[in-house]
Amino acid sequence: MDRNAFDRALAALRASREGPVPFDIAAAFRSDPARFEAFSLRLDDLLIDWSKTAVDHAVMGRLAELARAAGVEERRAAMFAGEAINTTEGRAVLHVALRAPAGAGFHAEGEAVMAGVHDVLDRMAAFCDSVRQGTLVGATGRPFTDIVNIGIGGSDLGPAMATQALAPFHDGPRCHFVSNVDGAHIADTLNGLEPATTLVIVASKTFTTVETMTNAATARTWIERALGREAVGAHFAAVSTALDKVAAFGIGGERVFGFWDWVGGRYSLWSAIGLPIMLAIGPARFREFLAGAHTMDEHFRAAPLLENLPVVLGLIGFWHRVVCRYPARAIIPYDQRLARLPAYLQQLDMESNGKSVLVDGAPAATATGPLVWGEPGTNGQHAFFQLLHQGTDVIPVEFIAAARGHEPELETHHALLLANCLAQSEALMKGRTLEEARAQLRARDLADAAVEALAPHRVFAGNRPSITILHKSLDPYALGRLIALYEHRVFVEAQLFGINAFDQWGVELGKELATALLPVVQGKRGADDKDASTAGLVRYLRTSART
Ligand SMILES: O=P(O)(O)OC[C@H]1O[C@](O)(CO)[C@@H](O)[C@@H]1O
Repeated sequence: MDRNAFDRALAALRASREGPVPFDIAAAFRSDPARFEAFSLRLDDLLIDWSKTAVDHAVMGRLAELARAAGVEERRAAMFAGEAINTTEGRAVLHVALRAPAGAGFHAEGEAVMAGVHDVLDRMAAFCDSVRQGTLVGATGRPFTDIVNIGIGGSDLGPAMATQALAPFHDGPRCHFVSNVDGAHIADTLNGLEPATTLVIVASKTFTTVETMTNAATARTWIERALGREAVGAHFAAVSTALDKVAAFGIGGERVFGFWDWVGGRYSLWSAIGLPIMLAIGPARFREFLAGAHTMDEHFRAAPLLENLPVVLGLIGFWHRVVCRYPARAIIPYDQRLARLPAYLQQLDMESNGKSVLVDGAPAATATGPLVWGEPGTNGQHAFFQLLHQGTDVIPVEFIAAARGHEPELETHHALLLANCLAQSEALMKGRTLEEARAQLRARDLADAAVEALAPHRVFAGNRPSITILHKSLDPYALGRLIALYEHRVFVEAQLFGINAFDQWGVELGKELATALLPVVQGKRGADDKDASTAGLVRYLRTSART
């Protein structure tokens, strides 16, 4: 990081933003007929349009200067070179190797990784083929009809999101996902299933996560009770980096799939953590998913800064968060099958960039990662879009949609979906003035007093930024490419903030306190050493649980 150059570029950006005349996005379109072409990029059928944000050529140029000063290119090279860029954990960050062809020469801290990556992929494929073809069966000889993936965070969100996204490609067993330690989750999931035809995957990078271990033990008891203790081995598989702990749990050999400490949990769906995805769509389609991500990796690695999709997305993210000071961003897929994408991106983005210290431990110099949230459109329109259009905070929106749906017989649905998607970004930008609101009301023959009373409620400030991401169709390749786009965007923003995107110390304190609180909640220990609120809450819970 060249701090002086960075600070100069940031000061220039802030000055341009705080100038006497606020940037008017709609006016920018009127004065520049080529604005869409200038502020959109394509990679094959993937299109990113950020022309409806408050940037011009000068801002983009300064953002590129900022990226250079922050060392984005050097840091990107270091990641691809397998250097230990996750400094607080002393690890390389090499999820890009997981989707690279066997001949790619990736090394993690000098050690060649591709043979291991493809060995696991091949073993996963053989395992999935035998489950899908019914040659690998349960203890009673019946084929598996249902898979229950037990994991949480990165060991759940990615596979759950991708499996749902790729529903039109499912031709394997049904996949279910249990993450929450709340017994309701596993109880409701196992309720509809038959132990004899269920395969349980325990997915945990560390194989110590209390939620996952608790749910795994409950699933084991469920199998044992129905089929006997000796049946357990036939109904479990595991995915982890901690192979010794997997063995201690009692899952062995052919059914254990490893990965490596250079794969972060939230970057792990490309590894064996993707086993449920592969079971659902088959090995060939899973490889298409990897190929889509690899295409984005190659683009990210080579394209110049302002022609580079993840870089541009990261620069606009930084512009919105640090220069415009917007606290959040909304991710709105106009694609019901991407319903879990916002939740997935919450972990990817907020666990990566929700930090307050720089790589060297000094306090963060700027705001860091925004609040990330969202729901599919059009549902969101009938829930929280009110706030996006008329609330007092500006929240940039990222719209995602496919030109084609998977239901050709339901074309009208898809046309309506797309019309709504485009209408929302148009409305956010254009808004409605007081005069326009009055004119609309007058056209309804309302009395002047009523017009004046109602018009202010119908004003939309407009000039609210959005980005639109389009692709041809949501297939495995396109999904892989889309996720990799967001992964690298998070990387770019982290370099601009100056933080380490690959650790997650912020989740530790709560875990430690929960461990200490368990015996208190169970009544095995008193709450005397707790603050009055915690002690009072424990008292209430213990009393109410008994009466
Ligand atoms: O795969 P594991 O080790 O069970 O961890 C699950 C999740 O827990 C976290 O460590 C956060 O608590 C995530 O980073 C991770 O994805």
